[in-house]
Amino acid sequence: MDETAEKVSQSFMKEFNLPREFINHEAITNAYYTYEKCESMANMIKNRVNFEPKVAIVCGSGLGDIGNLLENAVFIAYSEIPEFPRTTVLGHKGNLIFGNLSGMPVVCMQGRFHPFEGYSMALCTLPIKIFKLLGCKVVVLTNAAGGLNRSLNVGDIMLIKDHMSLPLLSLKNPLIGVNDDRFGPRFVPINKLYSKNLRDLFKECSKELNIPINEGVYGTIGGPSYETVADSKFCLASGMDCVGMSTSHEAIVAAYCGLKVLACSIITDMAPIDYDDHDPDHSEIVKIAAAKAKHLERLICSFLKKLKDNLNLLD
Ligand SMILES: O=P(O)(O)O[C@H]1O[C@H](CO)[C@@H](O)[C@H]1O
Ligand code: HPA
Repeated sequence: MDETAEKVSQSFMKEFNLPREFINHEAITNAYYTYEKCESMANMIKNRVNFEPKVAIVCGSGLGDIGNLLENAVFIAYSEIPEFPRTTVLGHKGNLIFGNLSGMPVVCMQGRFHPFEGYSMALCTLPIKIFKLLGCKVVVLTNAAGGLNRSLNVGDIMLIKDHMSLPLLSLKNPLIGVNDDRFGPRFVPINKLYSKNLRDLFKECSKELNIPINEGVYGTIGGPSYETVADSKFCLASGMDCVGMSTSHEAIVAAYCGLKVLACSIITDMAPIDYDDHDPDHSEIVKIAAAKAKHLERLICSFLKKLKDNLNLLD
């Protein structure tokens, strides 16, 4: 560790009274953003908006227009919330938007945080804890992803039934650190992470609107570099249908906090499985996500309407 990083770590150790061997990016973030600190951030937001959202929607790259659908919208820029991170990626604006969508009180995160931006997983998922404290029961996660499975095409919508996250498998997990039971339990089962009831509801919407969807496994890599051909082949052979750099850790923190999760990818490019394949390009990915977002928006609106009629699914 370089000298400055060592000094910063030492001062954290002192401030939070952590043992010397406790140096871990996730543990330090979790020690800093205590339940009380998160509560005071949530209270500051509540005082501003005077509105209790039941559903939180996280907008992926190029998908921020979902936030513009909310009725009677109140915007809070991330920069107005003390100690909230800032977005740094093209296609992620940086606003919380509160309002009704299909009659459901919603908070929309117009722009997310990714670990490759330099944020710990714990900081990337801080908003999920805040959503819990604001009263949300469900989180809808959206993302732009590269298709691995060649039965997917650019523009397709993939409902996530499971994930495989390479960072999470290798001890990079937002829940690392001293646990506070007020958020959730120490050990979290995630074998039913993507709610079957919510997926069934979403599939009904797809049938009724005649918007076809696929169902599959979302893979998370660390990024910001995309995949090598060998990486893509490995991911595909391991059972991933598409790949991105977000979502899985957010879903885990949501489950930890007792929130139900629905998650969807828009396939914005095909991950390279051959040396002649097209290079992924983020500005193209953002453009394609935005251009294809209309179907996803219609599905989400219809899903929220159904959810409103099936509030028992929120228990
Ligand atoms: O997952 P979202 O935020 O949609 O963004 C995806 O798009 C970026 C790569 O082009 C990565 O950040 C990847 O995770
Ligand atoms: N790979 C990784 N992340 C991505 C991709 C991709 O092809 N497309 C959108 N996000």
